[in-house]
Amino acid sequence: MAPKDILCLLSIFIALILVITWVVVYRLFFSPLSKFPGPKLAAATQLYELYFDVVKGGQFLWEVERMHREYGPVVRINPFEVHIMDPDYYDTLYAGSIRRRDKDPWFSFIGLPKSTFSTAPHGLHRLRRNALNRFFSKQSIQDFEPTMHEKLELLSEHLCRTMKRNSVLDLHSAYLCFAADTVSTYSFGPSGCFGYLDNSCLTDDWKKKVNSVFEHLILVRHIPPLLHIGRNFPLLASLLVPKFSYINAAETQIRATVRKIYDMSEDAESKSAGCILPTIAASSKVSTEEKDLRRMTDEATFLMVAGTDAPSQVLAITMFYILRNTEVYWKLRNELETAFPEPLETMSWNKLERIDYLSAIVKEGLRISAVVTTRLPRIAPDETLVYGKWRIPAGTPVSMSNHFILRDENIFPNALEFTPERWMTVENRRSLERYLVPFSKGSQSCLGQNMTYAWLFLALGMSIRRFEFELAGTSDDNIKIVRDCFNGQTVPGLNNINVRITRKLF
Ligand code: HEM
Repeated sequence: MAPKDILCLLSIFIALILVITWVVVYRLFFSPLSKFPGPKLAAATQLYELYFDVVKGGQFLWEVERMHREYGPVVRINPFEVHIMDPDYYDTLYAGSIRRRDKDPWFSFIGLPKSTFSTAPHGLHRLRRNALNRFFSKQSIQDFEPTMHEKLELLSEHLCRTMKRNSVLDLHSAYLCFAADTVSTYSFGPSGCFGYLDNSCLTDDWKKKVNSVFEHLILVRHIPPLLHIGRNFPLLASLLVPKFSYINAAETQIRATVRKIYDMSEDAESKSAGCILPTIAASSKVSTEEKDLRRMTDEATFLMVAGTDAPSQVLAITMFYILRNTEVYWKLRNELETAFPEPLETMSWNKLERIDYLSAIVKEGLRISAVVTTRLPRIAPDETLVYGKWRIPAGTPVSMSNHFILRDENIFPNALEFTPERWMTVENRRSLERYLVPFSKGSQSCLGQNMTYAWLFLALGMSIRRFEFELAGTSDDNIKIVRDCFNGQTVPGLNNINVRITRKLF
């Protein structure tokens, strides 16, 4: 190498060092967040977070918890973001539509930039959310209830067959088959149903696909080009990261289904009335830009992945606690038998909701499972957020974590114990419900709340009223969340809630 070239390289190197030094000095001493408490290394570089998430595998959430123990309720967790650990601040941060809140574009990156979830600017987010809103009202979900009953009947037949074979069943996979068929039918219309329940056996195909998406989400958030490489060179990506083949298969499956909707015949279109994508695609109120195939594919992918994994996990985890706790089990079973003397009768959501003990179990299941572990940063673009003596400058990403609120010992004593009784009195419910935040709150909270509640009532009701189960080699380790991959994950390989079906009650 010529001396001129060496000199040139050296100058670039020195310039780089100077820039990095300046950035670090700025972040530590001159940034508007420089006075906030927290580890200096975390304030200086995002590599701190990357280390805990990527190298140590989804551990940053617990590092944030440790920081709060050391520094108090307000912590600067990275160069740009402040995290607050105080359940009473939740309603201020996750405020309704009057107080403007934007999402943090970096954090909302999940490789689906045009989905409502990933849309950062408040106005565009509102436009996209409005297009989806009507499909998720309680009335719309009730109108869709007959389809959910059809899917549950198919699931019930599978449970019968599993019992006859005396084989072990993973409840998470089973409920995921139900969820995937239900959301795909609601999103794409009957012809777009994924048909997992129509197969002769329940499989873990959808579970492998959604789990792979979540397992790699954190990696993709920190190193976005990986996703582009994976999408453009799927074979290579699958060779390097075998689980990428599942992600690729899921995306291909969804993309092909969305494409079919855009080529739908009029006959198929009329059979899909009321279903999300066909209705939006045919609507004159939605602009051509918003109906764009790419955008709708992102939207559908988010619905199919986020809308199936979390509720199935909650269902399976709640079943685990019911089966492990004889008192809870028999109390629920007696109440169901009283309300529905005939096991095969259709159990309506409306009637199930009126069983107080089941309602308490549903709430406790949502609370204790706390499956969405990701923090959810919000930006108040034109408001200085005030917390105690701290004034957080407008435009700063500020986050809280539902996972910690749902398991806060001061609010829910013995938080890691499954105690439906805590929801049984009106006074308790009144004081606790504001902290039941699995879906987050405010103008960007989960759209699928009614759908989730319907599933929890219907699927738990059907399972317990019609079958007897016993846990098969399933322990606390199979439900213990030890990794934050947006949704919480167990130790790799332990994500099974295995049961045997010992008897049917009809
Ligand atoms: C146990 C079940 C579920 C849990 C715990 C859950 C939780 C969440 C959370 C925490 C968010 C982020 C909210 C925020 O940023 O403030 C979210 C967003 C979302 N969820 Fe769910 N979810 C569940 C089920 C579903 C279902 C069944 C669907 C639909 C089929 C769904 C659709 C959505 C959508 C569309 C968003 C984006 C909302 C927006 O950005 O405006 N979710 N969910």
